[in-house]
Amino acid sequence: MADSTEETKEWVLDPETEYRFELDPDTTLAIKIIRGSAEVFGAELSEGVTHLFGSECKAAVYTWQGCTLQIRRPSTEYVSDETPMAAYMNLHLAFEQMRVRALQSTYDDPVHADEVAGVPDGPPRVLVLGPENAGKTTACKILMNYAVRTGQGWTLMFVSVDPSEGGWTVPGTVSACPMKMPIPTQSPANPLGSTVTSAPTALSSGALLPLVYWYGHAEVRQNPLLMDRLIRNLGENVNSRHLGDSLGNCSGVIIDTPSSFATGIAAAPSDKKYALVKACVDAFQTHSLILMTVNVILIIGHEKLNVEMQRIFGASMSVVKVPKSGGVVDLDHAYRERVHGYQIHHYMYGTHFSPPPGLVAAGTSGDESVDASDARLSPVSTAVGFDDLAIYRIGGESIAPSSALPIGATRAVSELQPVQVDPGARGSGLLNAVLALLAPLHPDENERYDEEVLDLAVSAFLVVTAVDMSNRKLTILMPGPGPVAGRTAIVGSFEWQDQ
Ligand SMILES: Nc1ncnc2c1ncn2[C@@H]1O[C@H](COP(=O)(O)OP(=O)(O)OP(=O)(O)O)[C@@H](O)[C@H]1O
Repeated sequence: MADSTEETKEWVLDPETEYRFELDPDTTLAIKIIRGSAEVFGAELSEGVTHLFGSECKAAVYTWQGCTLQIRRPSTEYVSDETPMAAYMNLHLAFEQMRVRALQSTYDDPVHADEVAGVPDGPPRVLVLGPENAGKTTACKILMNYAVRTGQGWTLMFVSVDPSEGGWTVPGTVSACPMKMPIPTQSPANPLGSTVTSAPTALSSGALLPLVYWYGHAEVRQNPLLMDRLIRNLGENVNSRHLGDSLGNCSGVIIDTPSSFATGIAAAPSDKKYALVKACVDAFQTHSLILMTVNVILIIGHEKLNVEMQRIFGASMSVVKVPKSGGVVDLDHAYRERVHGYQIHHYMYGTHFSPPPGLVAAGTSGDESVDASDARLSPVSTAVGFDDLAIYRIGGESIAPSSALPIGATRAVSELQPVQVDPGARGSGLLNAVLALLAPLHPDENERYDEEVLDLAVSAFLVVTAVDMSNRKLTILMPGPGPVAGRTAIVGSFEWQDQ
């Protein structure tokens, strides 16, 4: 039910309903809860605070008990009482039982059999699978947010192996981040929250510290072997962190995947079709009592995939299907490209939304509290010599996977081979390219190996804004000042122009 004045509109939401909205480019939506309580994908909205949403955000404000929302400048909007939130709440309660039980067994507290009936062993390590636009990332966020809102002090590991998603930094990455606080949703530019990588230290005390690897492409099919290797690297890091952190280990892991994991790797032999699902299952382990892998596969709205996963993994873990929400928006290619641009812009410049007319900007308001997460950053443009930075491209120019080559044909360069790029060569492809600046190579030269760059985490992302052939210099834009000379970077297929 809506009640509108010229600038604002009020929606009275019944219990267990959600207000869904979609924003057009360059519009900002302001939402204030004036009665009751509500949440966006599991993250609670504070009462009396005006929350801003921008960058073509598409989301829903859900209420368990009913609420009244005041909205300014709505775009596409409607209310629905058909949501899968009850199913998510049930899942959350089952995962909470697993966490508590895992923590009890860490302290050798005997567990009664009736408390554990029907719930898998060990902390929840949940792999979320589904087709394109199923609501996988949203489901991960909801489950993550409910867990950290319990007040039990859980620190969940959120793993994103969806390279088109952007995670905490830029698209083309796979990453993992321990989460203690709910993930807000305001803009697709920072779908999983903002990190310290792009923020000045003063702003970043409570910020997230993800471990990031650079895959370099939006599509998994562009280099499945590299994806497999990065998943294993992430898994090793997460597992070793959990070895020394029993609360983190008991809190569990949630893994968001791209839709291609569910459809299987095209052109792969049938026994390798779900190789990347298997890689995730094996990579994220726990050492609570015995070594255990992923123990729950959550399928969003895909009957056939559910049956296939039951057949392959059903004997060793729980395979659970939940319905797809009717609110999930089908995102087209053009929208996804624009979001990639927003994400890189956000990484460099932070986020700022202009409030809708009638609402004063954050920090300047007299009596109104506006939560816009208004963090403006100032990236640094600097020039580096062609020889100062060693730039590699993984698998060389041609990135067609071996499985896609004609029978009998072999690749000149393997998919995992780092090939050095000469910035002075014509068609180097570096202008406007996004580069991942890697952590330093092993200090002991004897410990180095050919493919070491594949196993190094990312320190920062750079964009090449100019190539000066005559002076043999690259102009690069980076989030903050820092030494680049003598470092190693990897280029993928992402380009970005500062506008
Ligand atoms: N209940 C809802 N109401 C409105 N919008 C929603 C709802 N649930 C999800 N969305 C939006 O739908 C879009 C797609 O959802 P999401 O990113 O979770 O899907 P996905 O399966 O992870 O997508 P992908 O295929 O890219 O991996 C997102 O913009 C998300 O914010």
